Amino acid sequence: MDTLSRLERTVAERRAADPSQSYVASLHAKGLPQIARKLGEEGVEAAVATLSGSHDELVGEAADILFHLVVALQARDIPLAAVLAELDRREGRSGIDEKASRSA
Ligand SMILES: N=c1c2ncn([C@@H]3O[C@H](COP(=O)(O)OP(=O)(O)OP(=O)(O)O)[C@@H](O)[C@H]3O)c2ncn1[C@@H]1O[C@H](COP(=O)(O)O)[C@@H](O)[C@H]1O
Repeated sequence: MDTLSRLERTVAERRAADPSQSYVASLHAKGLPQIARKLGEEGVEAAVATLSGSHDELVGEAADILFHLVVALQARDIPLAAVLAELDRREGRSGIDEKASRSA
């Protein structure tokens, strides 16, 4: 099993844990707005690290955003496999063509 799939499974298991013992459970207890807010914050932090962070800072921020994205997808009952299938669907297509097909 790959890293993201293991993370998805762990996050699903921790969802029902005691919020005082689990960051995943504490996010779910706060609800979708907080999950979305954290995802947005991590996105901004990753963007800042892309511009001016060290290699290690960007690696850390990238891990944070992937983790919070997995939490957000699960909160919306979307399996990671659905996102990977969408990426598979786009594979081999030009990004410019892909953008045109989505805006048509
Ligand atoms: N990958 C992660 C992971 N990445 C980041 N974080 C947490 O994300 C939080 C957000 O970081 P911030 O810098 O925004 O910190 P903060 O200001 O304390 O957070 P907020 O109060 O604003 O929510 C920190 O508490 C980090 O510990 C993570 N927490 C959990 N995981 C994974 O989820 C699993 C289950 O974790 P628990 O639910 O805590 O058991 C773990 O074993 C890990 O595999």
